[in-house]
Amino acid sequence: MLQDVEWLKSITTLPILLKGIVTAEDARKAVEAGAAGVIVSNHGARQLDYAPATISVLEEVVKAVGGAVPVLVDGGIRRGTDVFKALALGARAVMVGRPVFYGLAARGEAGARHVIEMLNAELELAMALCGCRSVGEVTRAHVVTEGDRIRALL
Ligand SMILES: Cc1cc2nc3c(=O)[nH]c(=O)nc-3n(C[C@H](O)[C@H](O)[C@H](O)COP(=O)(O)O)c2cc1C
Repeated sequence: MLQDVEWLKSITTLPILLKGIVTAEDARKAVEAGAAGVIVSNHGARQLDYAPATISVLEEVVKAVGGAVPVLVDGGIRRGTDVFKALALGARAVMVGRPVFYGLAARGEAGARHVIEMLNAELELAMALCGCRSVGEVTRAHVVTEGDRIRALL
């Protein structure tokens, strides 16, 4: 990993974020290798059966990174409450794959935009219902977990 990141950094000034991180060990290696951020992802769970759901490993990665670089997450983000949960567990941001493609297929550019607007509106509603005035006010105290399941938003 170290050599790959070094090589990438030698050919671009763009920030290098490592995608596909689902363990604390890989998260620490990514930071040591000089990644500008890590993306918790199982690539949409399209490759490997039984790959962990990204929401269930997000907190472990966030803890391992310890604030050194931003942690992003994707996979299964389908509604605003999914975004809220990810933020509460320490993600700086979420990324979205298939929902935008579905919007694109249904109504072109307007459809893709509509999907993002829906996610934003749903996130704002979830934040309001949890008493959060800004994304910065969404904290770990707003989710209850049970094992690797999110049990409630508070
Ligand atoms: C058709 C398709 C092709 C993809 N190809 C790649 C790929 O080549 N490399 C990669 O890292 N992720 C790939 N992904 C995964 C996405 O980058 C992203 O991680 C995933 O779609 C996020 O999950 P979501 O679709 O549930 O939002 C692909 C996803 C889809 C649906």
